[in-house]
Amino acid sequence: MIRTVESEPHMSAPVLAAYGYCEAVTGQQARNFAYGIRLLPAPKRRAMSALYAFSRRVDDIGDGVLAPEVKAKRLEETRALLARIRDRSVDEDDTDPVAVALRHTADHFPVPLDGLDELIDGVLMDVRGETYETWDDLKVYCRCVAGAIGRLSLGVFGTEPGARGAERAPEYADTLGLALQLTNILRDVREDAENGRTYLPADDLAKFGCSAGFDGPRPPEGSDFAGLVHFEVRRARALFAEGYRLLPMLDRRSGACVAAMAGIYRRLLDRIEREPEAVLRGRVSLPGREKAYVAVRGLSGLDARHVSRRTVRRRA
Ligand SMILES: CC(C)=CCC/C(C)=C/CC/C(C)=C/COP(=O)(O)OP(=O)(O)O
Repeated sequence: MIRTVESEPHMSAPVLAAYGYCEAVTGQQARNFAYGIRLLPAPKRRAMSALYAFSRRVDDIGDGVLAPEVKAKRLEETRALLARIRDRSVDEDDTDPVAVALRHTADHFPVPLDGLDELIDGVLMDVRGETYETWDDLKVYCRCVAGAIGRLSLGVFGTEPGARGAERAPEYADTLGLALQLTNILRDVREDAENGRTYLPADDLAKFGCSAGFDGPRPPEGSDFAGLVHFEVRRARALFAEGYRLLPMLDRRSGACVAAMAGIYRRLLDRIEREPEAVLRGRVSLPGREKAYVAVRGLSGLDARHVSRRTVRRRA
């Protein structure tokens, strides 16, 4: 069992204000993940928002307009802040609300803060403009920027007492992160190409005649773009199926949070599968009412039951 400490004996005004800031960042910027985070009880919701706000800051440095060497410097400064949070030299009167909230979260939940170092490592790979030859290479990047977030989130959720196979929970949380990240990469093919980035493995691009890249709303001449997308969708689905083994180990509301996050991304994947070329025209997204519907389904346990029945059948 992974233990979490949910009691909050007394939260001081600065800590409450710091969490308030992180929750506002999450509400405004987490277009998809906020639907899941909202389903959590207040202590876990606040902790997830602290993780989100710190991760958002790291991501924004990577995505911003600064020169690569300036981005690298800012990322190392953020790493130094993380070290201060880890060794508790940030106190609650610090002027940085994200640092105050994250310090409180790390004091109350067993979150592996090294995961945020991994996130910084992953964003540095972006800043260096790394490309990936094979899926194994891309997996290293996905583990840093998303698998690590899954493992950190698990520290907030905890696992249920007596949950079978709970020692593998971090592995499943990591795999779910990979599934979300690969979906994200498919969704953002066009936007990334416009920013000079290619994440899909070079050997997959070559196999489907897409090595020329995606510089417009049409696939490269003579390529099998739909074949490429369907290949990656199958890979993402296998990762979702493996990662969903985490769900029966979580309490109801943590399970609902994960089911909402993953459910929204799985629906994105369904859309992408139905119309692969849509990702070359712009960002595929779900309407707000559909995301809310998926979140409510997660809360009623429908998705979790569906998955655990299938998991049982597969094992039988
Ligand atoms: C166990 C568990 C909770 C696993 C999940 C881990 C997790 C939340 C990984 C996030 C990875 C990801 C696709 C980030 C995209 O953020 P973005 O800001 O680009 O997303 P958006 O554009 O869809 O809003």
